[in-house]
Amino acid sequence: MTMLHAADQTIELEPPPAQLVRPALFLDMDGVLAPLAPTPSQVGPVARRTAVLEALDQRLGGRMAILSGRTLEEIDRISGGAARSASGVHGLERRRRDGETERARVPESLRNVVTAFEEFARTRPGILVEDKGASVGLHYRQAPESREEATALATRLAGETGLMQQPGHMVLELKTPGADKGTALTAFMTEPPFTGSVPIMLGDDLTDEFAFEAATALGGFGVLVGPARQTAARYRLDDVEAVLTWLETVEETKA
Ligand SMILES: O=P(O)(O)OC[C@H]1O[C@H](O[C@H]2O[C@H](CO)[C@@H](O)[C@H](O)[C@H]2O)[C@H](O)[C@@H](O)[C@@H]1O
Repeated sequence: MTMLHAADQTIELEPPPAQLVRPALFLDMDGVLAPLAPTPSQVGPVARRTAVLEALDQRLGGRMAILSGRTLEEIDRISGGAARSASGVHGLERRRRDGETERARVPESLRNVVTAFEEFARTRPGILVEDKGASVGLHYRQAPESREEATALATRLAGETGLMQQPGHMVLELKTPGADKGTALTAFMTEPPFTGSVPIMLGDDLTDEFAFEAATALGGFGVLVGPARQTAARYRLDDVEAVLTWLETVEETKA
């Protein structure tokens, strides 16, 4: 059991139960289904992960979606195409189970930010720019000494453009405003086969807090993956290994 001491309260986060009533599973990718790697492209498909996702999708009658900061193309690449329902770029892209896909309209200022990030990266070895169409990430995992400068640049550009800042694990992102993982989860829950189910969101990052809140508001709950911290999640799992083991148990457990 983890005990997190906040200012005037003690938060205890147990592992989630595996016996669930009509669950709908919403799953984050990096840090939850896949361990963090030095660069985004170093994360690839893994047979165990694809197998459990395919089995769960069938077991839950399609009530499973991946909600990621990555693009839909990246979600498909890493999951081996196991998630028919998916949302990419922090809620800005959403694909329903029947394949119909919605994408946010992207402000032109985002192209200027891509150019400014690329200019910044040109003289700083290790800095990576990830252009995701509706959002752009400035990764400093390979150049942590550039973190302050990168933060100053992202903050200035956010102010100038009205784009939203989405901080993550050693990445700064500027994204199109108007959607997040919470709005994506809520939209899925209004459609078959999700309607009438209990949403459960597994996530590790700040972007996942929106979906923890949305799942809770709809009668479900969030599961924080990783070290305990202040969170809207109700339960916690240690790491990707614990997540895969829990998902396999849920898949094998007859409701
Ligand atoms: O919402 P997620 O599925 O967790 O995606 C969040 C971001 O994940 C990726 O970046 C992170 O993972 C990389 C690979 O492990 C790591 O190198 C990087 O430092 C992390 O920030 C992805 O590249 C981003 O687009 C996602 O927003």
